[in-house]
Amino acid sequence: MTEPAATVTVRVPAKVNVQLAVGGPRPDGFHDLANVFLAVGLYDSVSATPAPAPRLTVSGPDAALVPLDESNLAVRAARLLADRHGREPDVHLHIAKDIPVAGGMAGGSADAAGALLACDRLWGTRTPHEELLALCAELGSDVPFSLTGGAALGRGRGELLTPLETGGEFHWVFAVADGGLSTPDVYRECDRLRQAEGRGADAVPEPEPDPALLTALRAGDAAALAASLRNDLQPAAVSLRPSLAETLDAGLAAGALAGLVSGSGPTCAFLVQDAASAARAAQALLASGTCRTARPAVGPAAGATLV
Ligand SMILES: C[C@](O)(CO)[C@H](O)COP(=O)(O)OP(=O)(O)OC[C@H]1O[C@@H](n2ccc(N)nc2=O)[C@H](O)[C@@H]1O
Ligand SMILES: Nc1ncnc2c1ncn2[C@@H]1O[C@H](COP(=O)(O)OP(=O)(O)OP(=O)(O)O)[C@@H](O)[C@H]1O
Repeated sequence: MTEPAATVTVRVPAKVNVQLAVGGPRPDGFHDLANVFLAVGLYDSVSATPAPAPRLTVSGPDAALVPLDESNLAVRAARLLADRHGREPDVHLHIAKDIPVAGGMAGGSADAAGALLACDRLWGTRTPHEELLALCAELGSDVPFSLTGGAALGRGRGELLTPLETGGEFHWVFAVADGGLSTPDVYRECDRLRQAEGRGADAVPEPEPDPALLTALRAGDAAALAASLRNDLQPAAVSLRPSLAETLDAGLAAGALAGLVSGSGPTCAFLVQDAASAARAAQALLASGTCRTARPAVGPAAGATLV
């Protein structure tokens, strides 16, 4: 097999969960989900260049928050692919980071999907798409969606994807918080709050996708989507970070159709009518002092793409 010597770069989007229905805890520690993912146009880029030994570098305003050791999901992805093909992970990975770190927007998952695709192309290993998806699922529940992008329903722990049709573009503003939230902590807090309300694991219904939400996505109807946005992890994220309630209020006061915590948070996502409303809402959110930055973005966005 011949290997191209040049750098391969892959661009990968962030996600927002327009519906995140969470079941009770499973024996393996995960939760069954009805997880409606929408990829949005905030991107990380992962570049892979041949190197004598594995190496990782990260650039971008929040680069200091990203681990450079073996725990980095992009490094783990390159190792997994190399192992699968019986070769050394002799690659220099560079992540140009623009997705908020530990923000509930699947930034690490994006880097894992990007590293898999970039290394597969660099090494000429030509892994079939289904096998790449299986490797993604080994790396994390959100990683398969980072590869495919668009819009999809995730069942199981979120890794079993069915693509969804969308009838148009949706405009969002993302209010990025100072500091992150740990995903396992947020799931644990969700279980704790449910227990405290007398809703133990047995009383939690099977998570199911909301037909009204799927219809709104298919129609490209922002007002209808706004009416059906739902995140079962939101009370847990707000319990761990009470200031998010103020951010959510500020987004509504800024004219958003609706707002919710993105995934495990702490980023808050606001659905707006159009690009002009997004620009206005972003300015108002920033002026409110309830977030660190406010970023407009459009979804659906393409999944991991060679550039
Ligand atoms: C909150 C979401 O971002 C919504 O898309 C995801 O469910 C989280 O996906 P992720 O970050 O890829 O999570 P993973 O790396 O697979 O799992 C991290 C931890 O989150 C919790 N976890 C994750 C997914 C899931 N369906 N149930 C869980 O309880 C578990 O404690 C797990 O050990
Ligand atoms: N490539 C990476 N980029 C960012 N964080 C990483 C990466 N690899 C590992 N991590 C670790 O993972 C933690 C979660 O980061 P990430 O940005 O993926 O969170 P997230 O967006 O909340 O994830 P999700 O939405 O999938 O639950 C970070 O605190 C960091 O320690």
